[in-house]
Amino acid sequence: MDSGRPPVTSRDTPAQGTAHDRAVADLLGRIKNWQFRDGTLLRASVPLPPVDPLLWLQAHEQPPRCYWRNRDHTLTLAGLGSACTLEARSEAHYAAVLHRINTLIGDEDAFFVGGVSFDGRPGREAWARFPAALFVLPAIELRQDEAGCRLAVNLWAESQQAFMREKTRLITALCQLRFDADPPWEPPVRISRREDHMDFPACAEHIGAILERIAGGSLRKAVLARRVQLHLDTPLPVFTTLRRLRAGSTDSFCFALERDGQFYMGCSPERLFSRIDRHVCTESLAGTVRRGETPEEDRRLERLLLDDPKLVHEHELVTRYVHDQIAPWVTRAETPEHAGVVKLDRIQHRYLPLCGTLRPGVMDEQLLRTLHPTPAVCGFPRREARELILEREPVPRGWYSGTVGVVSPRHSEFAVAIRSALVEGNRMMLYSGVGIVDGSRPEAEWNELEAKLETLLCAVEN
Ligand SMILES: C=C(O[C@H]1C=CC=C(C(=O)O)[C@@H]1O)C(=O)O
Ligand SMILES: [Mg+2]
Repeated sequence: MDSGRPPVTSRDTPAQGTAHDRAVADLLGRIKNWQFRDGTLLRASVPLPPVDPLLWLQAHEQPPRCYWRNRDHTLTLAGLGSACTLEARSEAHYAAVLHRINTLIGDEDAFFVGGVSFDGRPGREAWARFPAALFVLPAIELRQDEAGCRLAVNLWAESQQAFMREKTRLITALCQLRFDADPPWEPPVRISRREDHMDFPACAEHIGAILERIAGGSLRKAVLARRVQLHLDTPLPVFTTLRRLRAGSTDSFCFALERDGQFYMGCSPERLFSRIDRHVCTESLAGTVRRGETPEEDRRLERLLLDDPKLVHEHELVTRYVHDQIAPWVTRAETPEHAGVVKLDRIQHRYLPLCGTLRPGVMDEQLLRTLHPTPAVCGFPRREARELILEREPVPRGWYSGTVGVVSPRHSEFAVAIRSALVEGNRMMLYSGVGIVDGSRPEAEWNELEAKLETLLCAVEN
C-alpha cells in the first residue's frame, strides 16, 4: 500500500539499498568473531548512508526503542533493544548508576540514553513502569553526528552463557534490519476525548495559594503543572508524531524512551547541562510570552519579555539558582551580561547560557544532583517548592520535568524534560507547567499553560 510518505531512505539514490546491506554484512562479520570477555563492552560501528532515524525506528518493533536529538543537532541517536539497562530506585542511587555507565563504556565511543524522574522517586500510577532513573545502552544504534551517519552494535554480558544468548539475539536483530522499505501505513489519528485534570477555577485556586505562600515570605517561586489526557481513536504512531513535532521544534532537544509498552516523548527547548570533557554549559530558560501574528507584534512581545518586571523576576530566580549551584564546580564561569530570547513556533522565552571549566574530579552526578530540578520546573527555594507541588498537584509528574539525555565518559547532555507526553497505545498524557511568582495573574498563566500544550496537540492530529 502506498502511504504517500517518503521511504526510510531516499529512493533517488538506488545504490543505497546495497550500501546499507554492505554495512550490516560488515557488522555481522565482526560480531561473529567476538569472544566473551568478562565485564567488557564489545562495540563495532560502520559508516552508513543517511537514514531518517525516526522513520527507521517506526519501521522496527524491537523494544526498548529510544531516540535523542540534541538542540544543536550535533548528535542524534536512535536505539533498538538494550545491551544493558541500568536503573535506580531513588535519587540516592544516581551516582552509582552514572559511575557504572562510565566504567562499562570505558574507552568505547558509546552512549547510554535515559533520564530521571522529577522528584527522585520511582513513578506512581500512570508512571509506575518508570523507575527513579533509567539508562539504556542500545543493542543497535543509529548515530548521526559531525562525522556523518553510522550503524553500531553494543554487546555486553555478565557470563559466557548470557554472552552467547545476546550474541545470537543481536545477529538475528541485525538480519531483520530494514533501510529501504516504506514504514508501515498508519491511519490518521483523531482525538476522541480530552480530559483535563485541572480546570481554570482549580488552577486559579492553586495560584492563589502559591501567591499567599509567596506573600508570607517562605517561597519566591513555584512551578504549577497540569496534565491533559487524550483518548485517541487509534494507537499513536509515536515516531511519526515525534517527526512532526521535531519539524516544528528546530531549536529543541527531541527524545523518546520506550519502557514496557509505554513511551515518554517530547521536544524541549531547555538544557539542564551539557559536558564535553571538562567543558560544561548550563542555562536558565524561563519567562514566556506568545509569538506575534506579525513581525511587528512579535518584536513588541519580545520587548515585553525582556522588560516586564514579573517576567524578569521569574527568569532571574532560575539564573541566580543555576549560577549559585554551578559555581562550586567550575573554575571559570562565563555568561553574557544580558538575557536573550529563544523563539519557538508558538511561544518565546527569556534565556541566558552559562559555561565553564569543571574542577578536577567533578562528575555528571554532582551536576545532576545540584542542578536538577531547577526553578524553571520546581521553584525557589527548592525544598519548599517541591513540597508545595507534591501537596497541590492532583496527579504525579513522573518523568515530566525530570531530565532526559545521553551519558558517556567524554560527553553527556541532558534536557529539562518539558513539552512532553507519556503515551500508551490510544492514551496520551500531555504535561505543561508555569512559573508562579509575585505578579502572576491566573488568566495569563492559564493561557501560558494552554500555549505550551498547543505544539504537542497539533503534532498528534497532524
Ligand atoms: C515548566 C514548563 O516550562 C518552564 C520552562 C520555560 C518557561 C516557563 C515559564 O515561563 O513558566 C517554565 O518555567 C513547561 O513547559 O512545562
Ligand atoms: Mg512563565
